[in-house]
Formats: sequence, C-alpha cells, structure tokens
Amino acid sequence: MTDAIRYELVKQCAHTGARAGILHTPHGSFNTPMFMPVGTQATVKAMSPRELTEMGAGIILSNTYHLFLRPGHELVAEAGGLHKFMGWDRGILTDSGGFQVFSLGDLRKISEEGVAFRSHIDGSRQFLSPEIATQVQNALGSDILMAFDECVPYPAEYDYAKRSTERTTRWAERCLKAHSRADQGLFGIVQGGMYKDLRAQSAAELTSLDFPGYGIGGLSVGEPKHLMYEMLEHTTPRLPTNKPRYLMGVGTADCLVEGVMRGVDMFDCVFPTRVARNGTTMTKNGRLVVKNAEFARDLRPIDPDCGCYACQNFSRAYIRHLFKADEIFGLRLTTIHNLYHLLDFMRRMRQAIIEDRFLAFREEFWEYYPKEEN
Ligand SMILES: CC1(C)O[C@H]2[C@@H](O1)[C@@]1(COC(C)(C)O1)O[C@@H]2CNc1nc2cc3nc(N)[nH]c(=O)c3cc2[nH]1
Ligand SMILES: [Zn+2]
Repeated sequence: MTDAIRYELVKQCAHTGARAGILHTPHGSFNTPMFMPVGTQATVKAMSPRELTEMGAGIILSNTYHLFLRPGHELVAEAGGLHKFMGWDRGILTDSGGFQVFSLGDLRKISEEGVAFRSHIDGSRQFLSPEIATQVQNALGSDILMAFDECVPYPAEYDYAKRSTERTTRWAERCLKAHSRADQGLFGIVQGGMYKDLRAQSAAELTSLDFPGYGIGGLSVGEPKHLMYEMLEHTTPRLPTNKPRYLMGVGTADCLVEGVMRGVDMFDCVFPTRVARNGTTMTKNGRLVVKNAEFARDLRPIDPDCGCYACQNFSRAYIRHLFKADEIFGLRLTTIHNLYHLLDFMRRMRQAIIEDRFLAFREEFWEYYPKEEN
C-alpha cells in the first residue's frame, strides 16, 4: 500500500541544510520548501479558493479545535469532507487542536487522558484526547493530520518540559492506533521546549514510530529567534531525510529563509493574512503600512517588483483610501499581496537551491531585510 504522503528529495544544498523537494499527496504534488496559508475555520480569510489557486497555493491549513467546536466535524463529513465543504481541491493540513486549546481555550485541565477545556465560543465544557482529535481529522478528510500534542509553553522548567514531551510521545502512539484512514498521512510533532537533550529524545522517540512526516512544535511561542534557530539545528538533523519537516506557526520571510537553511520543508503562519487585515504589507525591505498617511498620494504599487493582482492593478493611495473608507476590498488586496509575496519568495528560494545558489540568495535577502535586535 503506497503511503498517502510521500516526500521526494529533488536537490540537497551542498553547503547548508536547505533542500528542494516535492510533497506527493492524494490531492496533488506540491513543491517544497512551501508556505501554507492558514484557513483556520475552513476559509483563508478574505480569499476565494480560485484566488489561492491562481497565486500558487498548494496546501492550506485548517484547524481541528475550531471545526470541532463549529460547525462540528460530523456536519463537515456529511457535506463530503473539508475539501468539498470549502471548495478546495488541493492539499489540506489540519492542526490537531493541542496548541489552540492552550492558546485559545479557557480553564483547561490536562491529564494523561487528554485536555478538558471551555469553548472560547460559548464557554461550554469540552474535551479533546489523542483519539478524539484523530477521529475528528479522519472525519474532516484532510490530507495531512497532526498528532494531538502539548505545545510546551515558553519559558518552561526542565522537569515540566520533560514530562510534557514524554506525554506527547505517548499521545502520538495513541493517535497512530486511532488513525483509521489510509488516504491521510499522520505527522508526529517534536517537542522538547528549549532543551537540546529533550529535543533529541523527542525526535528519536517519534522517528522510531515511523511517521510519514514530522511537525517541529513548541517553537514560535514567543522565544527569541536565535533560540528557535538553535532548536532547529538540534532537531532537523535527527529527523529522517526522506520525510518532510514542518515548522509550525512560522512565519515571516526572515524565519522562512533561516528555517529552510536549517532543513525545514513546510511552514505555516497566520501573520501574513492577519497583519494584512490591518493594513500592513510585507516587502523585501520589511513591513510597509499602506494605510498610513504617508501613502495618501503615493501612486506606486505596494511593491513595484511584485507580480500580484494588487501590485499589478492598484496604487498605495487607492488601497490606503479603501482602508480609510473601511472598504472590504482594501484588506482583500493586502491579503492577496502578502500571500503572493511569501508564495513567490518560496518559489524563488527553491529555484536558488536547485541552481546551487542558496547562500547567495540568502545573502541578497539580508541586504534588503531589516535586521532585528534579538
Ligand atoms: C495562536 C496564534 C494566532 O498563532 C500564532 C500566534 O497566535 C502566536 C501566539 O504567540 C505568538 C508567538 C505571539 O504568536 O503563535 C502562533 C504561531 N506559533 C505557533 N503556532 C503553533 C502551532 C502548533 N500546533 C501544534 N499542534 N503543536 C505545536 O507545538 C504548535 C506550535 C506553534 N507555534
Ligand atoms: Zn503585490
């Protein structure tokens, strides 16, 4: 039986951990490194599936926690599954809900069995376990489902991080047992907090369970970026080269290029769509807050070098006007730009890897992009 998810290595950079590949799924084959737009509640906010396809999105994210609470996975299954329900015929990856319970749910109580919490929607008492989270994702029919884990908070004491990471491994085993569909791939999630030995232990335990891919969790949780990079350096070399590595919740262009250099293949982040809705756009020179007064008479596009629909057809002055007039089209244009910007950035980075010029690509990136203090 062929695996639902298969990673094909196309080119390994000779000087760094960067690599170009193809991720084969039941809903198509997609180039890596890849950025996955986030569509938490079965929609990438303000985008239509047609627009996402046109800009080259391959796999998008949705979320177990949110869809379990509303509209409920049974309804989505009745509608023929998430692809049909949301009109998306390419790849879907669902996060397992672990992280969201910790960052959104209220009054949560963790036990070996799972997590009791109150819904952030109506305060009702809810419970998620490795079995329930897996069954919900099987019902949603996503191509990739994530194991139910605990995202170790930052900072966390060593003993807490160790106990939590060991429980995440036990939960991953329970997800494997509960996983019931051969046309979906279940990824384990490496934890370990900011402790190198726990990262190594988590990677070893999970790879012994032979998942078709691995999430790298417990990062992008408020830690300084240098610490995230350090944990990556201690994790990706301990993961199989013939399986995809997915850094969860990351990120902006700087984290994408630094993550790719350290062997990451897949990324997701709410940042580009979230900041677009309040008028912040992403360019190679960093952020450009197009709704600011300085752009009131600026007839240039957000980014003159950008091939997106917004930059090809509209000016900063027009988009600023739309934001000031509270017109929905404004946030649609900034969302189109931010997603196109990251998707195109990944395409260009992949081409650089294939042509053996990744280090030159990274160097040029840092010539333009603002360096942060941390
Ligand atoms: C919840 C929301 C909207 O997603 C952003 C943003 O807030 C926020 C909240 O704290 C900051 C850092 C400020 O950024 O972190 C999110 C992006 N970082 C992230 N997403 C993750 C998802 C994850 N899923 C699972 N199952 N397991 C994980 O370990 C995991 C780790 C993750 N790290
Ligand atoms: Zn653009």
